[in-house]
Amino acid sequence: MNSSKTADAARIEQLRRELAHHNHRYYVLDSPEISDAEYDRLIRELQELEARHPDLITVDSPTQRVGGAPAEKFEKVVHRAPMLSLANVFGDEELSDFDERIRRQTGLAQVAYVCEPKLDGLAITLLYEQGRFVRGATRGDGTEGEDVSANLRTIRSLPMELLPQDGVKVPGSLEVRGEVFISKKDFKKLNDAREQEGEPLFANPRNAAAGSLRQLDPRITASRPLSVYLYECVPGEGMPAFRSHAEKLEYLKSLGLPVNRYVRAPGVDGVREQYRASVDGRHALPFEVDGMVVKVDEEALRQRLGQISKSPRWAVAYKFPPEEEATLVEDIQVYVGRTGALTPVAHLKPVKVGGVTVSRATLHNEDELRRKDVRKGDTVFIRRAGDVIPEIVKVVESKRPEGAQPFVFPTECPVCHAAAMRDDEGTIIRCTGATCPAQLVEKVRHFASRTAMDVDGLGEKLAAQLVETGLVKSFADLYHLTKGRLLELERMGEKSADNLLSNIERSKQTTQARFLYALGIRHVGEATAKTLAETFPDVRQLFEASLEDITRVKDVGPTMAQVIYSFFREPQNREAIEALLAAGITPAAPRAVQGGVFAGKTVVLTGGMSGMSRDQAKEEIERRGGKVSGSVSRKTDMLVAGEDAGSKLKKAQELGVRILDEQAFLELLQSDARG
Ligand SMILES: NC(=O)c1ccc[n+]([C@@H]2O[C@H](COP(=O)([O-])OP(=O)(O)OC[C@H]3O[C@@H](n4cnc5c(N)ncnc54)[C@H](O)[C@@H]3O)[C@@H](O)[C@H]2O)c1
Ligand SMILES: [Zn+2]
Repeated sequence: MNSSKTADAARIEQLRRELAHHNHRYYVLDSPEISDAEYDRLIRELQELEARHPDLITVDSPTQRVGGAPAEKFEKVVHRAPMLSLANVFGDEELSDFDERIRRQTGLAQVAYVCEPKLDGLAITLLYEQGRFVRGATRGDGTEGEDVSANLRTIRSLPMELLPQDGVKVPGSLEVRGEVFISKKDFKKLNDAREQEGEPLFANPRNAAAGSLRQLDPRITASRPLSVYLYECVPGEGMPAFRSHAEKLEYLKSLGLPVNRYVRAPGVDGVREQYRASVDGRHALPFEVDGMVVKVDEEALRQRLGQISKSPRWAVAYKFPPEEEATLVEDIQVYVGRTGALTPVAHLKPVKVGGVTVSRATLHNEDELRRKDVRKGDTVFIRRAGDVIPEIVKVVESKRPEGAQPFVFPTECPVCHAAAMRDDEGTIIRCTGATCPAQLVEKVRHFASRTAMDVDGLGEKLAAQLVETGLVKSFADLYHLTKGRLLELERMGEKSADNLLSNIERSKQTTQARFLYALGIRHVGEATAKTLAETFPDVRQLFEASLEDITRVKDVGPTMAQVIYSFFREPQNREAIEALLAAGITPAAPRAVQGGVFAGKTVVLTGGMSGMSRDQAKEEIERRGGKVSGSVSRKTDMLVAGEDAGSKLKKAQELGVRILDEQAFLELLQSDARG
């Protein structure tokens, strides 16, 4: 042997060893370590080497043998006719080669084909005697399979008794072949349940279907929602002779057997068209499809074409672009989102999946991370279906490096180091820092919003500008802005700068409720801020309050109390509050509302007022014991009508409701000055 042949021989040996290992993991254990695409690449490489050195081909090479040996745990079944695999084609050119070879061998100018979805499940064969199901088996090594009759009986869509249409005769003996599979929805359900139970996940629907059917206990199989489609039958007693594959499929249907949708193509061009349509439609199908099977339609042609060691010459599997790959987790990092949610993200060794290179995959939250138990150094299956963001399907545990430790989720924010706390919905962990840079834009926007500090003109865009330019690093920085600095901002004119500064100045006069709400404490909405303000009229009281004190506040549950308590324990939050007070914010404590001028009255506001906003007016009324309602009815006691009042004014006049203009309203407020 020359040296290149020696090298090839060594590589062939190595590939065979590796492929034998992967066949075992896949066919026997239903738990692969590499993706199908990777497996196909290895097989390809071996095929090419063997083509170069035909004398090195052996009968037991993985290129020559079907599947894996039947597992010892099952009874064996010898198939009446061998169950073969399919040769693969990748791409248009290889499809043309396939078609050309057939035309050459048959001398035909055009060959008619049938196209069927290539279901990603496992092949089975079923025997019906006198119309009754008697036995079923897996493909095994193609000659001998595993008897899984008891498990097949649990599949609801599989008839235990053939149900022939009118006029169709039940054959004395029928052996049919098809695919057992699990729908995408059921696969997800099954894996979710396994995740909850801490059981190992299935890498994909094919492994789930195979793992479910190849159970020793049929009760387990019964709990797994398997389905079946049939696509082939073996000649037998009392069976008609078929002229075409399509005719055969129609016959199986007429016996009441489930048959998948198929399409006839008069020539290879039709196959191409159908392939494009199938690729486009694959995500809309309820089951996983990994390609399209192309079969010569005419039975007589099939007989002539025959088979090679492992697959028929009259059919191929035209594979779809793979959507699953295995790769390495190089690192796991935690990112902080705009709302403070801590999200673990796996950094991956870049890998091409579904047409794009993927180098990151989100692990969503701590629970998901823990359930999947992804660790640095792990090999994982990545899936990217269509436009869906890539996801980590499962870890290949057998490839975990020794000593790989479970990821420890941080207890503090990786950006600002404030304590990180679990949300009450239970899955999300958030940073509790009030001025966390990662969340600052959102925090500032909220702080300035109408129902919080009410800084007119400070919306999301400006908040982002202020934070990004470094002008605002904390809430208090807002109160130290100068006109000069503001004018440096893009699109900021004299007039808007003046307005903004005066609006910021005005916001210093606020209420304790608005102030607490503005701090952006998780779960503390306007209503809670109000009740909190009533119990703790001075914000510093909250620094001292115990968890019990806070829990006693009306409508504050234990989880919320915990959030509030931790918020005021966090040093950076106390500092932020002190800085605001030092900047001149004076939150007014709520006063008792008994006996106010609006006590027990329902007031409706309409039209615009020049001296105050609708929210301020509402607050003033409530502070004086009144209730503000949105529409005028017989229950309305007063209508405050500003400029341009419309239909509400008219209705109030009709109903004889007392009407106040802005002047009269302000006088009434002054007669009862409650802060
Ligand atoms: N990841 C791994 O470690 C690993 C290991 C072994 C095999 N594999 C995968 O399995 C493939 C080889 O398996 P295979 O020999 O079963 O071949 P195959 O899955 O590529 O094609 C043959 C099979 O297709 C199925 N099929 C689905 N729909 C069909 C239809 N309408 N008509 C006919 N058959 C249909 C049948 O089960 C048939 O046996 C590899 O290409 C690889 O993708 C992966
Ligand atoms: Zn933070």
